[in-house]
Amino acid sequence: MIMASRDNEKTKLEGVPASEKHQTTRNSNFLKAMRNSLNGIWMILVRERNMRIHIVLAFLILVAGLHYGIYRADWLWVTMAVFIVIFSEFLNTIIEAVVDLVVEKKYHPLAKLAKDVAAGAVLVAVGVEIVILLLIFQPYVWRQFGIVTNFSDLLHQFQR
Ligand SMILES: Nc1ncnc2c1ncn2[C@@H]1O[C@H](COP(=O)(O)OP(=O)(O)OP(=O)(O)O)[C@@H](O)[C@H]1O
Repeated sequence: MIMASRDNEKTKLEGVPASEKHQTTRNSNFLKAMRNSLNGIWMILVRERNMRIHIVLAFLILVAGLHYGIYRADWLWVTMAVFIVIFSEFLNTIIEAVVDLVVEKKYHPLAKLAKDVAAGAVLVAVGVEIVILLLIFQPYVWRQFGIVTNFSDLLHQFQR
């Protein structure tokens, strides 16, 4: 029983340096605040497989952007697309942690609501990311095959 609860605690605190486990007071200085913030980023990378997948995808998108030499305005959209997914994954992890803290691993319909809605938010963000990436990259990809397209012109033709 004691072993099980220790295992549980280990899973919850995976990625947290031992020295930081007991601080419950405010950060005494900027450096400490910065270290705890970086620790938050490190923990989400260690604990959340989905976050690691998003980071790998972001790297591939960066490589694709450099390969196609996309314009500066396009980089802004691509950056926002990647950012909303990573940010939603941060929120999802926060909500999961707070819910687990409150319900202590017991089933509760509101815990299910909170976790499912948080996961749904990540899904919506990924959907938006895919739409933005398709809109941004499609002219560059077509151009590689010698086809020059203007997506806006195409849309206007359909509207006429
Ligand atoms: N305490 C709970 N009460 C009710 N349902 C729960 C509870 N904990 C988890 N669930 C259900 O199980 C699902 C998975 O929960 P879990 O905490 O394992 O998320 P996860 O698989 O780690 O999510 P992600 O893949 O986003 O990291 C939730 O979406 C929810 O439907």
